[in-house]
Amino acid sequence: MTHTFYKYQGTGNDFVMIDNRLNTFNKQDTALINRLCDRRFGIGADGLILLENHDEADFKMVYYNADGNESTMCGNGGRCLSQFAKDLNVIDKKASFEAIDGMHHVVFDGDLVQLQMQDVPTVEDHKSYVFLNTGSPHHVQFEDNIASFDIKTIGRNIRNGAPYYKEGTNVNFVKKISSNEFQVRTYERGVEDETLSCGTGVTAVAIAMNYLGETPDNTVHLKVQGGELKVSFTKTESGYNNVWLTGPAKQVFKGEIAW
Ligand SMILES: N[C@@H](CCC[C@H](N)C(=O)O)C(=O)O
Repeated sequence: MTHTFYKYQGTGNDFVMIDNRLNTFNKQDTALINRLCDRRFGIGADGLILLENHDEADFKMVYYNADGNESTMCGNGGRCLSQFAKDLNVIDKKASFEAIDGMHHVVFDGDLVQLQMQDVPTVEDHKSYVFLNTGSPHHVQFEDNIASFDIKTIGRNIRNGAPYYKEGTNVNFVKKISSNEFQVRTYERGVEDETLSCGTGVTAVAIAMNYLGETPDNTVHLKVQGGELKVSFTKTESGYNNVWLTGPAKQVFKGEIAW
């Protein structure tokens, strides 16, 4: 049997996209998803995303990490899937979809895809790091030597160590560039390596930097290995609301998978 697949990337965070509106994809086949994401034996991607029908929203997002396991929210994946839905004429200039963390709104602005993220009611300040959940769990800490430190080793140790252990966390390293610009590198659980960008990660960094008083602004610019993203939010007594992640999302190619 063959299946059409598409490849998308958002600031270098890349995904295999499959239109599963006819429910033809075997979601239990973890080994297949892992193989499709493999950069030598498969298509190669940080994750695989299914576009599915939804009773009330425009579509549903089902996200798998490159290890083949379904995981929590992927911000860049949500932006790429929205672009995919637009390219398939499932949606037009704006839409809503359901992901594992709830409903999301998306708005297209030229080449940019703006995705509304979940509200963030709590930010944990552990002094040497900050932990928060932006749809996925994120550890945020400063790293002065951001260009050349060993992110794979240090990120993996934090991801697997206390207090995260088996469930793990994504780990973001941050360097301040100016009062509203930060450089970010992210080690992602489920990929078990650095990715070129992480949408829920930069959202976590933007909110953490505001929470720590590192930026007074409610629009923050994030430089990642694969480009630039923008995060805006409203700070209220109940936390961070009206959180939007903005950046490019592009189709790279289309092909046929034989399985
Ligand atoms: N790349 C993603 C995050 C994907 C989920 C993460 N690997 C996890 O399992 O928590 C993003 O853009 O947010």
